[in-house]
Amino acid sequence: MLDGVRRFHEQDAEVKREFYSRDITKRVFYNTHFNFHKASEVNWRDTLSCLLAPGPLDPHQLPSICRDVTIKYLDHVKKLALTLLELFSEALGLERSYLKDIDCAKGIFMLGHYYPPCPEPELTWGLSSHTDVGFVTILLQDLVGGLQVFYENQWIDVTPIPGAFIINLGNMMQLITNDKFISVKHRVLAQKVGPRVSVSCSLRQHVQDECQRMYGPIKELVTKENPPIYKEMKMSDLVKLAYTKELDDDVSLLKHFRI
Ligand SMILES: O=C(O)CCC(=O)C(=O)O
Ligand SMILES: [Fe+2]
Repeated sequence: MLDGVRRFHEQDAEVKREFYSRDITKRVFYNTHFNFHKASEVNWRDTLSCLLAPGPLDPHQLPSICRDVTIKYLDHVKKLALTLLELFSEALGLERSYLKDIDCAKGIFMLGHYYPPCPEPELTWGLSSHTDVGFVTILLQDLVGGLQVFYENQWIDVTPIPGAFIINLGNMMQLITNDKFISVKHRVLAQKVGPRVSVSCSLRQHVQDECQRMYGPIKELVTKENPPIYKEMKMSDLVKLAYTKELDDDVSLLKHFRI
């Protein structure tokens, strides 16, 4: 999959042009730094964005150079996603199928990132500090490194391990668990070495009309002592917000949904 993403980005600009767009209602689009016009520093990165689920996904919308591998990869990601949701449901003391049954794996949004070598890495980021929007992100990185997570008040390098996935919890998971699970802040350094390639698959619904389900803190997880701290909302509201705000250190967009 990493090779497929690399092949896409290393094509001539002329070939990639047909996918270039900043229209987030498209299922497949490619651009540089998604919130380019809002950001104070432009991230050193190009990204191919693909809404893979809910379907129907017309494979012909995917770039031909990474079409077959994306379809195969999606199959594996779906299986892993369901296993993870079962484990998280159990960890929360819920029925195994709880998170699947509330459609946490219904949406899969894939980002194929390409971070070229940066001549002046101290001036910007590969990807600014942020928390992910969805429920869970299944992230695959190559062996270059540069990803960091914020843990116990410091930035920690996530050293690449061949064949390993990084699983991040996102804002939606934090919202439905009423802060029992917290979404993790992370970033990618701009570096002189590269290119670096990564593929993140977020379990997240997007802005399409079919994604209108309301989410709030799970009833089984709230009590008198632990009352809901978030309002019911549609995930598309959060996604739209993520595309209009600048990523910054005060990252969680969840503050907009607090009661
Ligand atoms: O490139 C990476 O390792 C991180 C990507 C990421 O954080 C994201 O897609 O949300
Ligand atoms: Fe992320």
